[in-house]
Amino acid sequence: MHQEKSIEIPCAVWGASGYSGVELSWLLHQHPRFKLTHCFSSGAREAVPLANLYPQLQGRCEVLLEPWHAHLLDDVAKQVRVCFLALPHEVSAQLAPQLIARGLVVFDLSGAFRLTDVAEHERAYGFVRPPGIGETPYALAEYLTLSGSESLIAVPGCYPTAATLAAKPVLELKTPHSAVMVNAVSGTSGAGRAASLKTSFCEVSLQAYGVGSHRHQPEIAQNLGCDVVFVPHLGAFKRGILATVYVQVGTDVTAAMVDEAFDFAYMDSPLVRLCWQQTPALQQVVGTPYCDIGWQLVRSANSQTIVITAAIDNLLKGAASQALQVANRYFGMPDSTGLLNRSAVL
Ligand SMILES: NC(=O)C1=CN([C@@H]2O[C@H](COP(=O)(O)OP(=O)(O)OC[C@H]3O[C@@H](n4cnc5c(N)ncnc54)[C@H](OP(=O)(O)O)[C@@H]3O)[C@@H](O)[C@H]2O)C=CC1
Ligand SMILES: CC(=O)N[C@@H](CCC(=O)OP(=O)(O)O)C(=O)O
Repeated sequence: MHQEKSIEIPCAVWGASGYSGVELSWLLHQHPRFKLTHCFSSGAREAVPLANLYPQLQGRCEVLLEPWHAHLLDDVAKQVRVCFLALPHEVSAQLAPQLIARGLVVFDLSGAFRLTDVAEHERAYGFVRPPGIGETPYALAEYLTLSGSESLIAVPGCYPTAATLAAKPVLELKTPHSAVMVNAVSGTSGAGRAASLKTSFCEVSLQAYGVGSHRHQPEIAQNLGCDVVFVPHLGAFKRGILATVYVQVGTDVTAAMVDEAFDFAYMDSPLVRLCWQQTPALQQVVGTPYCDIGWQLVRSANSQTIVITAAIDNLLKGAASQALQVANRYFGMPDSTGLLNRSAVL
């Protein structure tokens, strides 16, 4: 683990004009150790202050948004140590190897490197990853061990973060269980900033989508190591994900065993808050780096179902703050460094 206590760590964000990229840029701008030296948009834009796109940052963040062009690579590589990629999956897949080849550390917020099975990745994302990258650590912070020598780290998807944090403690009971059922509702920022009819305000209601085909199903199944049924929903609100997870277990499982499993799983996790038998609401996590989790053991005639609800901010714990939480740990800082008492952009 890196222990350079007081030295600034120069870093850059690609995709900084997008929703997760701007949240990350704002967090890094205020961070005590990371120094944000570059923020990139696509090459299709002119250079402008980031606050031109997000006036909320006016007078608070004087960072310049620069159009990204491949010819900048060698220059930027000399100026930064850490790269955060908040880019479309395929763009990340192309750029990450070039940054690694120049000795930089890359935290990738896209899905380009999350799935270990190559065929599964191609099925889910529809493109072939560049060769030679090897296995990439999957940075669900609460279940991650880092050596500090990694050069590429895959930050989990937003739905998989909520679903996995909710389900994993139950599976640790090591008791026979059903497939894990996940229903999750996301706000529209989950779909990114680009205009699209399906996320336009008057079009969005509350609707399931991607049933049986969403790319986060194999990611959740990879994390849990069991059968998973995943049904995402799009809701008419800006940000947040509420995941409800159902796991059927035998009648021998007691409420105390379930309580203990959650307590044990997260007692040393500062950014997971246990709500016990309360159900968390989105408003308690939106704008924060927390995952809040509540659960109930629901009895029926011949079986029991553990029903868990987990709430996160999709742009923070589901993307930007999780990336920074892991980067903090990579450089030997406490997980929550620069993450608490910060306002969100959107
Ligand atoms: N939104 C969310 O809740 C979450 C998103 N993610 C992942 O993070 C990544 C970014 O998502 P999100 O913030 O929603 O996306 P947005 O659509 O809001 O932003 C995309 C960003 O990528 C830039 N970009 C697009 N194409 C290129 C290119 N060819 N070269 C350089 N830059 C490019 C865009 O620049 P420009 O503005 O100039 O077009 C923009 O800054 C995605 O991989 C997404 O899957 C992960 C977890 C949650
Ligand atoms: C509401 C909405 O459209 N959500 C996106 C998922 C969010 C996201 O960006 O996906 P990653 O976490 O894999 O990066 C979707 O369903 O495709």
